[in-house]
Amino acid sequence: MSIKIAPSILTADFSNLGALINKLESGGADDIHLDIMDGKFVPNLTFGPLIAASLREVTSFPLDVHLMVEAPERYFSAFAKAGVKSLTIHSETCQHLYRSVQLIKEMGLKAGVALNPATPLSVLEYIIQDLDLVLIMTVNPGWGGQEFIPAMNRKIRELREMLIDSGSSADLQVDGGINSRTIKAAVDCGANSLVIGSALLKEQDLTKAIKDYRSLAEEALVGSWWHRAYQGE
Ligand SMILES: O=C(CO)[C@H](O)[C@H](O)COP(=O)(O)O
Repeated sequence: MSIKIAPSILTADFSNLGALINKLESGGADDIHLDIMDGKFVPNLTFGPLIAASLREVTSFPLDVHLMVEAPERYFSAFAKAGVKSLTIHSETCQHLYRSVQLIKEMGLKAGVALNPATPLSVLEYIIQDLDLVLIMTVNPGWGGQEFIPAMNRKIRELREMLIDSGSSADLQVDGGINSRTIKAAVDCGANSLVIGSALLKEQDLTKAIKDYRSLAEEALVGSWWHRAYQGE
């Protein structure tokens, strides 16, 4: 199981997005995390498939889309056409979560499910083996720059136990408030895919910042309780 650094562009200067993406790519990030918000499921409003398609023109970097929208199925095909790698949907927004996951996979994309802080892990019990990624919201979704909710570390640990027990090598992604104070505990508990927004984008030297975050995370991974379960992969 490898560490993945997925910068979120939520707090970026949108007038200069192409240049930022190129810097993140050459700086060694693994994915770009795109936060799609509809002003309904979450109060904030961001952007849609057209921006993803424009970004696809300037980079071949994997685009990791986090849909914080109601009835997300309406947008699957537009994002697939835009050339994104993965779609992560919120369990709270889907009446038929399993069907939505299958639809994403039928389009040839990786499928992820995100859970708000108060949503129990039990919603994943019967679909966990079908997922490529599970995203634990470690803040209330809507804005960048919030504080990590400490109780989420126990949830991360319990989810990693579920993934190991079900033989899944899905990524366990954490999103919200990840910075140099919180990253080690999150990885130690079970996270391997780290969405980092404001803490990363405020840095002048993105290459160094990505390298430093990766080192912190890899150090925590090697010393973690769960690392051994994936050795030999
Ligand atoms: O999904 C999100 C908010 O809903 C963002 O991806 C998340 O908050 C990342 O930003 P930061 O690292 O600044 O917390």
